[in-house]
Amino acid sequence: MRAKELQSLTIAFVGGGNMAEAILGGLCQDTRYRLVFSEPSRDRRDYMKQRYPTVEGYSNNEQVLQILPHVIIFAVKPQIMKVVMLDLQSRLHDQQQQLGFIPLLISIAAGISTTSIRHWLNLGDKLPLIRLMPNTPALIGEGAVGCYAVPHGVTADHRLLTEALLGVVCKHISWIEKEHLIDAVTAVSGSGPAYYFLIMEAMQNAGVEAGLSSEEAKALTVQTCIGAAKMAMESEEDLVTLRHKVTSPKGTTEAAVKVLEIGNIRHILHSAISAAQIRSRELAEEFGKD
Ligand SMILES: NC(=O)C1=CN([C@@H]2O[C@H](COP(=O)(O)OP(=O)(O)OC[C@H]3O[C@@H](n4cnc5c(N)ncnc54)[C@H](OP(=O)(O)O)[C@@H]3O)[C@@H](O)[C@H]2O)C=CC1
Ligand SMILES: O=C(O)[C@@H]1CCC=N1
Repeated sequence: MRAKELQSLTIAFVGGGNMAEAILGGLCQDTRYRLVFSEPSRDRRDYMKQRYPTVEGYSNNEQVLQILPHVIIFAVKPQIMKVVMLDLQSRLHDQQQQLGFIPLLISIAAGISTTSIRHWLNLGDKLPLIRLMPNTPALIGEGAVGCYAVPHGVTADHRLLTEALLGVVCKHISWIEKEHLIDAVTAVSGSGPAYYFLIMEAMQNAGVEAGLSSEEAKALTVQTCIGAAKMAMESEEDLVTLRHKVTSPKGTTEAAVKVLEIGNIRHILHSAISAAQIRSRELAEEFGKD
């Protein structure tokens, strides 16, 4: 997609919560886009407008659709996706009839399938619909995202536009060919930042118990996490080799890793990721029904 074509695009967010903020906050570094969002909570709208002054906030979803955005990103909880879709259906239908096009629709709701969304919107077989699973590091341009494009409705230009937008906020973009694998993306990278925050919190606390100040323990923990992640990213060696290079025979790391292995950290992480994947499927069952 050429820079000129991106120049005057309007990107709308339905819902202005945490994940919308992560993407909006990242995207507003790029001045080519007009960014708008709808959000029922006045406090939240005020916060967003104060924090990101170039972004326009509206109190209801209809107002945002009246602007005729080129892209609509649905960033509401899975629990209310159905009601939001049904509310907007007739306006999108009118727009399709009068203007001959539907904006590119992007859902980031965990669990909710494109089949459910297509069913609720009832706008024909060729709906330009993409399902994304991003993560909150998008706010600082360090996101990872999995994408699934509905066959037939999504053109090569839609994909390029999506990549151009995501390229501003994400360092890694995966196109997933089988939609059910978005549940796996959700479990690994969508929820993943929380796992690392938890591990870092525990390491910081352990550092404090070992005698470090809270600030020292946090700084050492976080920089170690960044350093290890960068090595994992940039090194030609695999993760096992990198671990072995820290682990001197009969040394301190060996003692620590032994405790982690006895505590079955691999099994714990496997179970955690399975639980997230199962919950993603349950959300589809609970909130994706007709
Ligand atoms: N947080 C994350 O890390 C990720 C989240 N997601 C997905 O993103 C979506 C949003 O999650 P998240 O940002 O965490 O949730 P939030 O609750 O922070 O954001 C949702 C926002 O939508 C608002 N809202 C409620 N009803 C409506 C409505 N009818 N129209 C428009 N906006 C409405 C909510 O307002 P109020 O609070 O007043 O109800 C809230 O501010 C979810 O579907 C989630 O699965 C995907 C990837 C990662
Ligand atoms: O916890 C959740 O359900 C959302 C989806 C991935 C991250 N947060």
